[in-house]
Amino acid sequence: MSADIVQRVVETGIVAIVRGTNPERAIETVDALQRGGVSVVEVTANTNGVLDMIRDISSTFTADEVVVGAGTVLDAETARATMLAGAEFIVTPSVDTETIQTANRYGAPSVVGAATPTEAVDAYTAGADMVKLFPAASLGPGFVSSLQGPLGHIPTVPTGGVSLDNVGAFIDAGATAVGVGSSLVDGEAIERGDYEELTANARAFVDAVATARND
Ligand SMILES: O=C(O)C(=O)C[C@@H](O)[C@H](O)COP(=O)(O)O
Repeated sequence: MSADIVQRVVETGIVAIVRGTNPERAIETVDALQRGGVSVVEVTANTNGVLDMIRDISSTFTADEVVVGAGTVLDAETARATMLAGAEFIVTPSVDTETIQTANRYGAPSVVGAATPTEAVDAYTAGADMVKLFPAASLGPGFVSSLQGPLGHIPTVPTGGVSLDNVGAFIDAGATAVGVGSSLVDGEAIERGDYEELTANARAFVDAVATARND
């Protein structure tokens, strides 16, 4: 159910973004992230073999173990195809009303990309469950905290350039969760087969979010 998935994103506080990973390494990659406490994963639609990867992940892990979604979804067709493959939530880099409506029609929450207050309100008005502030590192934690005044009712997921150095600042600024790609799902570690490093990275992000939330 859509509310359960949103709840899971809120609890986990981190959405791991798998982009460009070799499909043959997808299961080990997701397993390593999950062992480190990051159990919400998005595979971007511009990754080779994305539909098979989403299918594999959703059939390998139970819903309690891993929630899998699709990222970089630009249109309703891609949203539908990824949902049919098993995507339980949809992440976009921009506001496309038809994509949001398609996700809603089939019961998948959407995390919709916005870089201005107007886009954030447009996304939320169109039915987005959360707003992905993108690109987060360019906007900065100050942008996230400025939104809290007028738009504090909109849950935000800053994404793009989030690292161990700034994740705490984004949570402190009021972010509900963060999306993390290259700083967490390290392509070189995956190529080396160093899944221990992925697990350690995931743990470090989980700890950083917990510390910031407890401050
Ligand atoms: O396009 C999407 O749906 C995304 O999640 C964007 C996402 O890939 C983001 O750019 C990741 O950035 P980092 O590698 O974390 O800097």
